[in-house]
This record gives sequence, C-alpha cells and structure tokens, in this order.
Amino acid sequence: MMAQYLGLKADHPDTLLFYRMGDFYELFYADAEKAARLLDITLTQRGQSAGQPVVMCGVPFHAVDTYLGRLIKLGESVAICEQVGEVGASKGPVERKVVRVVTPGTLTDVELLNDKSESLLLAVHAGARNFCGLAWLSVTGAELRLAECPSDALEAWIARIAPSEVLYSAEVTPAFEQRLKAARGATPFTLSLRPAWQFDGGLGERKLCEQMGSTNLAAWNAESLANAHAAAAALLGYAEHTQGRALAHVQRLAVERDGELIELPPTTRRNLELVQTLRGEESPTLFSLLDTCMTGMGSRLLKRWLLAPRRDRGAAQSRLEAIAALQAPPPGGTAAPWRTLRDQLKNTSDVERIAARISLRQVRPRELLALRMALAKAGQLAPALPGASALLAQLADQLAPPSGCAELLVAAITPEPSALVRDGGVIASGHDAELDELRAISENCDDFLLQLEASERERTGISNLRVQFNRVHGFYIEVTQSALAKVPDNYRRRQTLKNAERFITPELKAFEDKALSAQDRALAREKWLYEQLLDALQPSVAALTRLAGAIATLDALCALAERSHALHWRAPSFVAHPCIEIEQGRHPVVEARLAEKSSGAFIANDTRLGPQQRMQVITGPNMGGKSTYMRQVAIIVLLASIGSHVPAAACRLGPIDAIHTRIGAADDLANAQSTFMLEMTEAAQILHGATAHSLVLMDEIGRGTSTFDGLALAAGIAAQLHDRTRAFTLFATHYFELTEFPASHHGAVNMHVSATEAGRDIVFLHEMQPGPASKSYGIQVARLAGMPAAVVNHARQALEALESQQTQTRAQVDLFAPPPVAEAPLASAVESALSEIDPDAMSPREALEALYTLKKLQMREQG
Ligand SMILES: Nc1ncnc2c1ncn2[C@@H]1O[C@H](COP(=O)(O)OP(=O)(O)OP(=O)(O)O)[C@@H](O)[C@H]1O
Repeated sequence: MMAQYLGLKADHPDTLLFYRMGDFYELFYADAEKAARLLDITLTQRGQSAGQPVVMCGVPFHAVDTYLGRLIKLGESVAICEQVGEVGASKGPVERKVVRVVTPGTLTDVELLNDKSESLLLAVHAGARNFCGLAWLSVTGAELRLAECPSDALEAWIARIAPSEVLYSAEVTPAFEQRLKAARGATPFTLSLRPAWQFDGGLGERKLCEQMGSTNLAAWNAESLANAHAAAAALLGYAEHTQGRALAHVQRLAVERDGELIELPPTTRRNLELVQTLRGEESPTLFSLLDTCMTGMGSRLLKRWLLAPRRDRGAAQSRLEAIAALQAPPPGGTAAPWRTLRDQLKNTSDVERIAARISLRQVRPRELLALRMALAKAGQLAPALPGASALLAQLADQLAPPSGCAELLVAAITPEPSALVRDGGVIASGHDAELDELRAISENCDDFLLQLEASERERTGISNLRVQFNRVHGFYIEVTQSALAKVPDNYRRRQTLKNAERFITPELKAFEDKALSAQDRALAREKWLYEQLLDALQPSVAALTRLAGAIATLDALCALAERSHALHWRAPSFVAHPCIEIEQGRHPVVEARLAEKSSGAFIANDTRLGPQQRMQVITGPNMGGKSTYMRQVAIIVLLASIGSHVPAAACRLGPIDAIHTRIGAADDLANAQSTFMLEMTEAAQILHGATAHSLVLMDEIGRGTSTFDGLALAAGIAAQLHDRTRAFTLFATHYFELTEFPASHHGAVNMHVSATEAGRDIVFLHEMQPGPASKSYGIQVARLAGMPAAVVNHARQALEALESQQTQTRAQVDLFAPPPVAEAPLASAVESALSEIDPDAMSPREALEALYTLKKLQMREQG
C-alpha cells in the first residue's frame, strides 16, 4: 500500500495528498505533519515502511469539505485520491486514482465557493519585448479571457482581475518572480509554478481553437496574441489537470484590451471603498449598498460591472434603457416590472455553477433538482419582460430553457433525492424498469418477513419468535433461551446473545441473498443511470450557460432598478464633449449611514467641471466634508459609467478614461514604504498616467512632510495637473497658500466647505461654496474630539503667536512660478564634429580618419 501511495505522491509533490482508506482520507509523512499543524488534528504513527515509522493523520470522508475549505483558505492545494477499483478484485491494495486536485483558483465545490464572488485562475506569461500575456477563467464559469499588457502594467492588471491563484513558468527571471510575490500584497493569491513548456503560444492557440470548436480565433479578434495564447496553454492545461477532464463548458472567449476599460487603479478601488472598506471589511461599501441581487450569479456579474467599467458608453447606455423599461409600470398594471421579476428570481439556484458541474460530472442530485426548478422559473421570466429595450429583448431570447432538459430532469430525478448518488434514492421510479424491479424486491422485504414470522411462529409454536434484519448479520430468526427446545431441525445457528439465539433457515438465506443483491444491484444501477443522465445533459450545457448569463444580467439590472427606486437615484446622460456636471450629488454610502443612524440629512452638492474649469481647489475645516464630496463625484462618475442610475438630481458626463485618487495616508509596511514615500509614489503614478479625460482626486497632498516641503510639492503637482495633464481635478488642501492658485491659473477655481462658529464651537454645514475658506478651525475640531481643555488653550495661544509672526515676516513668494528653464549646455567640440558626420556617405578609410579626429578632439578637450 505504501508503494502505491508513494507512486501517487510522486505525481503530486507540491500538493497535499488525501489518500482514501475506508471512511477516512489519510495523509502521510511531511503531508501529515503539515496538515496536522494547519488543521490542528492529531498526528499518529503506525507500523513501519522502509524501516521508518509511518507518520500519519486523517480526516473523516464525510467532513472532508470543512477541512478542504480551511486548507484552501490558507492557500494550500489538495489532491483527492479515491478508491476506484473493486475491493478484493485483485491482489494487493485496491486500485486508487487522483480524481481531482482542489486548488484555490480551481474550486468547484458549492461548499467552498463564495456565492457572491468568483474564484479566478490566472496564468501569466512573461513574453518577449517586455510584454506579458494573461489568460484567466473561473472553472465554474463559461468564459475565458485573454489580455496582453506592457510588463510594467502587470501589477495593475493582476490587481484588477483579483485572482485566487496565479500560474507562472518555472523559467521566469528571479526579478519577475519577485514582482509576482510582491503583487500579493494588494490581493492575496496562491502562486503556482508550472513547467516552462506549458507556456507555448502555438499550443495555446491550438487549445483555444479546440475549446471554442473553431479553426481559428478571428471571430473573437484573438489572433496574433502569442503571449496571451502561451498563458492560455498553461491555464487550460492546469485547469484540466485539476479537474481530471477537459472544461467543455468554457465556450466563450473575450479579449480585454488596454484602453477599453476606464482605469481604476488599486488605490482608487481602495480609496472609494468599492468592494472592501479601508479596514478590509465587506460592508459598508459601494458594492454592499448596490448589491440587492436575488441570485449569486447576479451579484457576481454586478461586481464585475462595477470593477470593469467600459470607456465606450454603448453597454452603459443599453443598461440605462433597460432600467428605464423595468421601471415603467405596464399599461393598466401598477407594479413596475422589476418588482415582479425580482419576486420570480427569488431562490433561483446557481444555474451557471450547476452547468459547469454537470460538464465536470461533479453535480449532485439535489443540484439537479434545483436546476429543474430554476428552469421552470426561467420559462416564466421571458413573458414578464417589458419589450421596450433592445437588451431586454435579447435577454428574453436567451431565457428560453434548453429543450427537453427540464422534462429529462423531471423524469429522472425523484422529488426528494438523497444528497449523494452512492446513498441511492436519487432516480425517480418509473424512469427505468430494471431499477423499479430491483427496488420492488427490497421493498417487499418487510411483507415477506412478516409473513415468514407468522408462519414460523405457527410451525414452531414459539409465540415470541422474531424475524429480523441488521446490517452486520443480515436476516435472522431470533428465539429466546426459554424457547430453544422448540427450535426445528432446519434452523442453523448464526449468533448467540445473552438471552437469545439467532438462526437462519435455507429459505431465509435464499431470500437474504436475493434481497441483498437486489439492493446492491439497485445502487449500482442508480449510479449507472445517473452517469447516463449526465451524458444526456451534456448537449444542454452551452444553452444552460447562456441561460445563466441571461438570468444574471436580468437580476443585476433589476437590482439597479430597485436601488434607483429605493435610494431616489436618477439616470445620468452621456455627452461627447469632456465634462462632469452633477446637480445635487450625494455620497450614497455616507448618506445611507446617516439615514441608518438618524444623524440628519445628507447635504447634496453640485459639481461643474469642463474644459474651462478643470480644477477645484477645495479648502475648509477638518470634518467639513471635503473627502466625502470628492469621493461622491468619483462614485457618481463610476456608477454612471456602468449604466446605473446615480445619487444626484441630474448628471451629464463626457468621456472618461480613468479615475485616479490620492487620498489618505496608510503606511505600506509590507512593501517597506513610508507614508510620505507612498504618497509621492502614488502622486507620481497619477502625473504619469492621467490624461485630459481622467478624473483625479488629490486629498491633502504633501501633508506627510515638513510644511514648506509639502506646500512646495503640492504647488508643483497642482501646476502640473493644471497646465500639462489637464485632467479634471479635485484638489483638497489645508495649505491656504494654494487658494492663490486660481488667480494665476484660469482653469482652476476655489471652492470651500462651509462651517460657522457658534461661540467657541464649530457647526459644519457641509455645503460646497465658491471661494476659499476663511479659516481652518483645527483647534475647534480638536475640542470637539474631546481634547483636554489645557491642550486646547495652549494650542490657541500658540496659534495666535504663530499667526502674528507670519503676518510680520510674510514675504511675497510666487509658489506657482514655473522653474527657470535650464540653459542648454553648449555642444562640445567632439559633439559638433560628430554631428557633421554622415556614416552612409563615408568610405571605410574616411571613417577611420574621422574616428582618429574624434579621439584627438576628445583628448584636447580633456586637456
Ligand atoms: N454632504 C454632507 N452631508 C452630511 N454630512 C456630511 C457631508 N459630508 C460629510 N459629512 C459628514 O462629515 C464627516 C466628515 O467628512 P469628511 O471626512 O469628508 O471631512 P473632511 O473635510 O475630508 O475632513 P478632513 O479634512 O479631516 O479629512 C463624514 O463622515 C460625514 O459624517
């Protein structure tokens, strides 16, 4: 047995091997030590192999999902090795095989997957000329995506994809491997090394064509992406290796190209708290507020929309039209269609994942039952769809359940199947005559036993004789000690108990053989029928996946319609010229929190940015609402871009290519960056990346260093954004000196958040008003925060002293004057001579002479 184990283990050296032995999965040696440590289970020693004690530990098979879940969360992978041969069919241990490998990026088990998020597997190929190829998929989804990016954009791509596991070649450079490891800081994922030969462009192209059932990739515009093809080869190879079969359900291909999406760098996703709060929690975030989807499929799609808004407005526009149609009450009807549809969508099972699990032949009986019910529901959705939108009309077509699928399920699966096929009771009666017959034999058992009991009592005169069955001893006739004398000759002793004897008769033995074998045969028949059912369902997988996509889209659209209604949002409109115009905008998450705590109404504010007014310099007291205002503008722009209604009375939006944010200051200790270094790195990235179509939020830039340094840097950054980048910029600052910026920069205006003083206290009005703030009220805010009175008094006095000193010594410094242009150094004699030379017009001899002349000139210059 150990030889068999070691053979299997050799094929899975980097994976924990769960080796099935009866009712347990056992782990041995180093695997056992690791699992015992990670799972906190007992390590034991048993017997010896090659002279060494065998260290082992095990988990019961029925609880395996819990243990798998814990190991996967810790980033481990597990190979599941099952007994596949018949016990006793051959000499030596029963045949075993690794049936699948469970890894963080290839999860398919319902118990291990999160309903609302995808578990993505990404393969990265470091290609030639500093380009990378990417290919990724969810094993339970239907789509494979490809992209190519410049090497320096790799981290941003990984952060956006947010994979659970990343595959890379064993032959990448140490520096590249280091970058991948560092990229785990932003989104934790498992790194899996794969052999270099698997990253082969030609192989990838062939595999993709095979997967899509096509001779080339032109239909997907996915030709000539050799780097992405190489990544796809490794991706598909690994996914197949873990599942033990091809992923027939992956039948869609999409190429994502740099420049098609609105850029949302990781800092933006974090600062706007899109799917995670700054503290790393799942709520309250924009997504947690937005996601009222009825199904996991809808939630997952909505999250994808939110994190990957497109620059092109086509998709957003058609979603907006669909939302309008879902909100319009039908003639004569009272309820808006989204209400009815959401009622119908309630409790719809995860058709997408079930379809994948059918294709992978891992689907459980109860999932098929759930699918059957989902198909029945889907059939009712299409007629309830309003017709006034092209997108909804398209969905209505896709919502048609695949023909024959529901009927097949109704005929084959009982209304209350067991959880597992191996327990039996899954296939409906009437589906298969042979199964019905076998079942009839075991079900007639009770009658037979009662009859036999009655006849034997009569025959023997033993009134308390009992005919019974148990799993260990089979059928028997039980006679108490006192009646043993009356036992007839044809009774054979089977077992002796304290007060009774158990017997068997030839007649009972014959029945036992028949009944037990009928039960075994019925179970075997059920398993076979289940496999047949899976075969019969395979042709429907593609249609089921399409149906799942339509349900998800409809669910996400209905959730957006519901949110718009419940939160009083309005449809945005798109225009071709660059602008961001918002009337009465609100921050939806802060507004919801205020409403929850009944802490007053949210104060709405307008925003007007356009070519003539590209920058707002925002001042005002701490706690005044500057950050909230800036974030709300970004959130409204983002919501509009995904085709959602927005928390505003009106919104007009021109083209947008990126939302950049530099907010707050958190030390990135993991990457050994100080607060200030991080602040400057992020600001530099923005200055390099932003364009005239980007929205940039700069919150208190420069505060991480001394006042003068910070102020000087903030002035330089503001000037660069205004003069060169020309991005739409919201620039919040506590440096009053910067309020002079708009005087010399006509694309900038001063805005401030209003506050008034009531005695020594401050009252925040949270209104954005034109012009600079008059004071910063830092001391009043500190008082509000409960600072001891002595400190507040001290600070007040110190402030007065500082202010009077500043007025006396205030020198006129033009913070925004462009730096003097450095004089171009004069060209040296060597350089002048060099520029005279035309190599193409020279003979070899002239070239040699020129070289000597240059050398002489250089020696003369150096004296
Ligand atoms: N428009 C608003 N209406 C109602 N309450 C608001 C509004 N804006 C902000 N607030 C409240 O004020 C709090 C502070 O807002 P915010 O963090 O935006 O202030 P800030 O000016 O950026 O402060 P600091 O300069 O200290 O960062 C918010 O948590 C919110 O409760």
